[in-house]
Amino acid sequence: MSFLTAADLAFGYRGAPVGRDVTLSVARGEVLALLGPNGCGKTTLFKTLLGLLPPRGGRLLLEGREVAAFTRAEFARRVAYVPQAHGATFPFRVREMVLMGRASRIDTFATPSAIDRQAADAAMETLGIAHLADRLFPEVSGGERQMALIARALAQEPAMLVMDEPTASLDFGNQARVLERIADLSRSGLAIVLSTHDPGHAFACAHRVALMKGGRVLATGSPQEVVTAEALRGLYGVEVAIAYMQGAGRHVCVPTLTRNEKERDS
Ligand SMILES: Nc1ncnc2c1ncn2[C@@H]1O[C@H](COP(=O)(O)OP(=O)(O)OP(=O)(O)O)[C@@H](O)[C@H]1O
Repeated sequence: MSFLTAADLAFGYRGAPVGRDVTLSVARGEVLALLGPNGCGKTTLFKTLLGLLPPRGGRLLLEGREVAAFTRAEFARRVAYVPQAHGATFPFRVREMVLMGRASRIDTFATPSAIDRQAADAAMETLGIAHLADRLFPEVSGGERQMALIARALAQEPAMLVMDEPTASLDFGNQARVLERIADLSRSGLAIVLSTHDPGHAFACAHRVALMKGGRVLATGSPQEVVTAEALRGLYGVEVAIAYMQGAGRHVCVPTLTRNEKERDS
């Protein structure tokens, strides 16, 4: 049963349409990855899924109800957004940042309760960052910040996460750790929609992939079905090699660089 459904969705900005005819759905326990070149409309689509931009056409349903019919607090108790971790200016402690995820569950003039603090602590524990609680958010590393932003979203106790390039600007180790957490979170029953620029990450954590170009979804299906060399050539204009890697237990995808092709063929 689908948790979020977009049907023939058109989206964009006032006077600047970005995409249309987008039909997508994500169920609880499922990870849907959006793959597409820079500027194809992923972030604009996310803003629309999050109710921050009104749909320009089509339908957008959360638990079978129009997203526009939810109050912001009702929506935030169901769906949490994980932005990219760059740029951190406010000198909050990591614990305070994570506690902000409770905003939709705290009355306007009330202070966080013991339950709110426990939820924030539990979220930091889940993400393995409890030891960072008293550090200043702008002073922890990019990977730690990304984990703190995911913890903030989890403290919200949502049923769904929308994650904008959750592995962008992370080192090799932190990318792997974030991908593992995403897989764990979907196993725990969350619906997850994420965007990524690495097709290999779709094989690593997604159940379904949507290929986007020019504001349209070109194909949707399992990673094995839709992440093909031909499809990636069409999306990005580069040649790639895709192969099952025994030791990793999944497919991997690498661009075949002209220099390597010459060496291979010589
Ligand atoms: N506030 C805005 N007003 C008008 N057009 C915008 C606005 N923000 C983005 N756009 C345009 O919408 C289109 C899609 O941008 P969007 O940021 O959604 O792409 P994206 O797929 O997320 O790109 P990237 O992978 O580079 O993050 C682009 O042509 C962009 O210039």
